[in-house]
Amino acid sequence: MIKIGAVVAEFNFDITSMMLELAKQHAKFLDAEITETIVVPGVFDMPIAIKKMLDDGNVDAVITLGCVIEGDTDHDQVVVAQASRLIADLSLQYNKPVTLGISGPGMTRLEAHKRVEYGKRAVEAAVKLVKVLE
Ligand SMILES: Nc1c(NC[C@H](O)[C@H](O)[C@H](O)CO)[nH]c(=O)[nH]c1=O
Ligand SMILES: CC(=O)[C@@H](O)COP(=O)(O)O
Repeated sequence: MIKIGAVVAEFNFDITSMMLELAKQHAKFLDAEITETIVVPGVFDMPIAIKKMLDDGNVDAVITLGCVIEGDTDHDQVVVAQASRLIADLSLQYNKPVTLGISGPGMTRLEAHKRVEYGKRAVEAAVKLVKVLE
């Protein structure tokens, strides 16, 4: 069974908790399991939690689940750009899939609700990558 770790943003938890539930259901459908979950304050705070999961070495892949909703400035762009860059870097550094289940930036709350399926997409990619990289 493929073991997946989930790093979930607490920010907008009404949405990210739904993303996590969809991810859990989809993992089960794919004969995988989310065996570890770390909840972090927000998307920007994910890299250090991802690194801990990868250092611990108990999962075959990590998924990131979050949603970044626009405010009055371009801060949402900074959050997503920096986090996604480091997420990709950690995947390469540890040679393990770390997939992107983070919606936004430039997104309203309604648009975020319409994209809770990003949780499924992250699991799908993680399982496919584990298999193709075996
Ligand atoms: N506006 C959103 C944030 N911002 C918070 C940052 O991610 C981070 O928690 C803070 O800067 C402290 O380091 N985070 C989200 O996940 N979603 C948002 O819409
Ligand atoms: C993406 C966020 O952190 C968001 O809260 C920023 O809001 P603002 O652009 O109004 O500072």
